[in-house]
Amino acid sequence: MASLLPPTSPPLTKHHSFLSSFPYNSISHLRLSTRRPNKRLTSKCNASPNDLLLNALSSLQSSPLLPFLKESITQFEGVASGLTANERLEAFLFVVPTWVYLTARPGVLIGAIDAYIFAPLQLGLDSLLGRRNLKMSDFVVGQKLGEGSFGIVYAGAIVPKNAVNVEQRGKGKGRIDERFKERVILKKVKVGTKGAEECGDFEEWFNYRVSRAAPESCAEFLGSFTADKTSSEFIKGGKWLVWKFEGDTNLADYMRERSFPFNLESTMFGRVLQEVDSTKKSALIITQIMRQIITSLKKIHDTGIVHRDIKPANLVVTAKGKIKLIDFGAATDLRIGKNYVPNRGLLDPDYCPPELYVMPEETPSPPPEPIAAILSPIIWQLNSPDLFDMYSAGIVLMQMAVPTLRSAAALKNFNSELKVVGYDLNEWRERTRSGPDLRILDINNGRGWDLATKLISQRGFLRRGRLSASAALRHPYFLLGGDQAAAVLSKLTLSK
Ligand SMILES: Nc1ncnc2c1ncn2[C@@H]1O[C@H](COP(=O)(O)OP(=O)(O)OP(=O)(O)O)[C@@H](O)[C@H]1O
Repeated sequence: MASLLPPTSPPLTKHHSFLSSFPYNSISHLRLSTRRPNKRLTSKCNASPNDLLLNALSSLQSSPLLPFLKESITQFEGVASGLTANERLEAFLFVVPTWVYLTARPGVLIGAIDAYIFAPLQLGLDSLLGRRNLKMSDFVVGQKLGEGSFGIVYAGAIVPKNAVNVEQRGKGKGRIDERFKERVILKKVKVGTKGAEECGDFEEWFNYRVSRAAPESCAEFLGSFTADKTSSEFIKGGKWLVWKFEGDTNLADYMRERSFPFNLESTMFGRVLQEVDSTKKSALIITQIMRQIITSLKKIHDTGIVHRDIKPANLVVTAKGKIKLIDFGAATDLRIGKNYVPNRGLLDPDYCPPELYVMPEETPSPPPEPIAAILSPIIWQLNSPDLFDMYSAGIVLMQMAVPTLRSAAALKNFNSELKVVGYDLNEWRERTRSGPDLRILDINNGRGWDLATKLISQRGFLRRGRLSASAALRHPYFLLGGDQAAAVLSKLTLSK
């Protein structure tokens, strides 16, 4: 015990019996010691407040707020030393549940810290570095890549500082010439389209928010600018959003090719896998893709964000084989009710779960942000809004694993058949006449199939009944997936 205390820790005294016997450094110690039986944690019969506190702390090991917790404990200890045993117990019974509530998903406390400290800090830092002062003349616009209801997406590039006589429009049918090394993606928010401006503002807000919460899971957001004159694609006063160019191809592009998933093999693993059985090899690649998608979903869900538009076209594959989420225009932040409008379903119907909305239809409009934030853990527990994205992830899994579900028409047919069988995938399997090839899901004792049935389903009791992202990552499909081993092995082979 003594060895766990830092050299400056006070000696244990009777007055310090409640919290001062708590090992100062044991939060990090707990992280290391979860496998070893800890007498304190296992003696349930005579559970003292200390034991209860340690139990609560061990469940909070992964909280990013641990440094604050350490500090709070030290302060609380000082205050508690002047209290009677009963008063200390009462204080404890208030502090621990409050702490658990404030740190429960979607994280009221970290949300407040993010909104009142990190967001202003990000703004200050970005302004200092000139990142919030983007100008139209900083960019050239190239080829059009896509068009949604509220915006048009273009490939583009940053104009180098020393460049002269740069035309705003890239030459040769929108191609960007070799002078421009730093490629970007530009989204023009449509001018004069109802709701487009609001949608653009939400997308910008969400991009800053996810760049703080889960930077590695989404495309790097560079900022926005307003066009100061009308020329080529620019309309004076129109808003543009800018991202770093993450890769030439999204998952939908890869899935359109006949060679999918082998066309992603060397991108994902750095080399061609030495697996002779093509079904096994396909399964490994698809597991790795699903692992990345669900890991990113876990990260955004942990902070209260539901993407609401998960589909292959919104998953960009980088040159290093990382899958990044894009298009947060339909996302909602249920920590504060941002972009949550009751009864507004924005998702692509082909990937949309049967409940259609992220929250029950009778959910009212959110109250002012601070109140919504305080209530958010209850709302989240009651409605599990994250399961909305998990259904979409299940459809993506089915499309990747079953070649005959990849075309738009086949996907529509699959959705109609699912509706008829009440979104019961096992029943669909028995009744469908499409003769799907389910080998990739059936190998390894049907782990892939089992995962798919637990993602594609109706909501059950208490709006649960589907796996959350963290539960999905604990599913045997990922635990015994082999894709991680293949990824590590490929790195070892490359580094030899
Ligand atoms: N950061 C990025 N890096 C590389 N490519 C990107 C990036 N952002 C977007 N793209 C490409 O542009 C396409 C359109 O982007 P996005 O989905 O954001 O636009 P959209 O107008 O909302 O389209 P839709 O509504 O049809 O989904 C994507 O499918 C992707 O191929």
